Order: sequence, then structure tokens, then C-alpha cells
Amino acid sequence: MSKVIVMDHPLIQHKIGIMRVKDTSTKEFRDLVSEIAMLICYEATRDLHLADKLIETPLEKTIAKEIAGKKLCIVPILRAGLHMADGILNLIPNAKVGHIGMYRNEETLEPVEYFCKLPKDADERDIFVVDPMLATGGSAIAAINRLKARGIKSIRFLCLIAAPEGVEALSKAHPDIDIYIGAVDRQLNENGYILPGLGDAGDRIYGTK
Ligand SMILES: O=P(O)(O)OC[C@H]1O[C@H](OP(=O)(O)OP(=O)(O)O)[C@H](O)[C@@H]1O
Ligand SMILES: O=c1cc[nH]c(=O)[nH]1
Ligand SMILES: [Mg+2]
Repeated sequence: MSKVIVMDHPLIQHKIGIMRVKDTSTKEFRDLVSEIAMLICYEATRDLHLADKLIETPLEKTIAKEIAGKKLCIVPILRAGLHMADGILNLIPNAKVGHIGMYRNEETLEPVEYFCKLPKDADERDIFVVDPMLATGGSAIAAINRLKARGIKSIRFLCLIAAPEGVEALSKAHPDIDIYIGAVDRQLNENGYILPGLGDAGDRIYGTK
């Protein structure tokens, strides 16, 4: 079964609270998406492997640590995932980035894929799929299906807000994927929106509504 890690860090909870407020500006909302993504990434990278490296400080030689093992690839689900990727790139500037374009059909809530571009060596990397919202789980499940069809095995999913329904669906469809979540909300409404949630993340990031 998936490991589900819900962030209890006060900074994350505080910042998510600001994002929920309907009058938070587009700019502030966008900045918060990338800041919170950075904080969640800090937790999601806790088990990265380290190797020893001989270095020279201004005073003497010593053994320092450097990140070793598989390289990372961030895969934002467009549109809303893009600003999470930007935040994570501040921490891991050498990560490669793949993109999966996906939108929900407003009536059926089924995901519709419209774009997919991944690095050639994606199957040799640890993949972080990022999307602020996990609602029904349909978009995340479809995106991860796509990655697995490319032979990719090491995948984590990072989101800011999840509905319990989405967490259950994703962990059932992909029990091998660990899920990192900023906050788990109460439920979905009849239109597939998360309650209390923050509205449509893509529209709030880009000011399209
Ligand atoms: O779990 P689900 O029920 O699939 O819903 C979550 C999806 O909905 C939102 O994207 P949206 O379709 O609004 O596209 P956008 O990012 O272009 O706004 C969100 O960013 C997720 O991708
Ligand atoms: O509450 C929701 C559900 C899906 N997508 C969003 O952006 N928000
Ligand atoms: Mg949207």
C-alpha cells in the first residue's frame, strides 16, 4: 500500500491557510504554491542517498557529503503543477523536468491528456510528479499510468491539498507510489471540487477566472 505522508509542519499549515483565502492575490497565491512545494520537497527528499567526498576547506582537508544515487526528474501536471516544479527547481536546480498536460472534463471529471514530453532517460531517474490538487485522483492516476507505460518505476506524488477520495483512489491504483500531501481536506463536492479547498488552483495561479 502507498505510504501517505501528510505534512504537519506549522510553516506549511500557515501558508496553506493563506492560499485558501478567496481574496489572496494571484501573485501571492503563485508564490505560495512554489514555497510550499519547496517545503514538501524537503520532506520528500529526506531519504536521498549520500556519498562521501574529499574536499578542502580553507583550513584543512575533510570528508563532505554529496547527493549520490539516481538523478531526479520533476513531472508537473499542467497547468497547475508548473509552479510547484519552479519551487522545487530552486532546491534541486539540476533536476530534469518532464511535462504532462491534463485537464478534467468538467462534466465527467475524467482526465483528458493533451501533452506529454519526458526526458529520454526518465526511466533511470527518481520521478516526482507534482500537482497542487488531488481531487478524484483521476489526473494523478492517468499521469502515473503514462509514466509507468514508459518503463518508469521510481515515482512519488507531491500535492498541496488532497481529498480523502483522491488519496484512496490513487493509493489503490498505484500502491507502490508514496504520496506527500500538504493537507487532507474533508470531502469532494458534487462538482468534484475539494471542500474546504482553495478553488481551482490553475485559475488562481494564472488569474484565468
Ligand atoms: O484529481 P482530479 O479530480 O483529477 O482533479 C485534480 C486536477 O484538477 C486540476 O487541474 P485542471 O483540470 O483544473 O487543469 P488546470 O491545471 O489546467 O487548471 C488539478 O490541478 C489537477 O490536475
Ligand atoms: O478543488 C479542486 C479540484 C480539482 N482541481 C482544482 O483545482 N481544485
Ligand atoms: Mg484548473
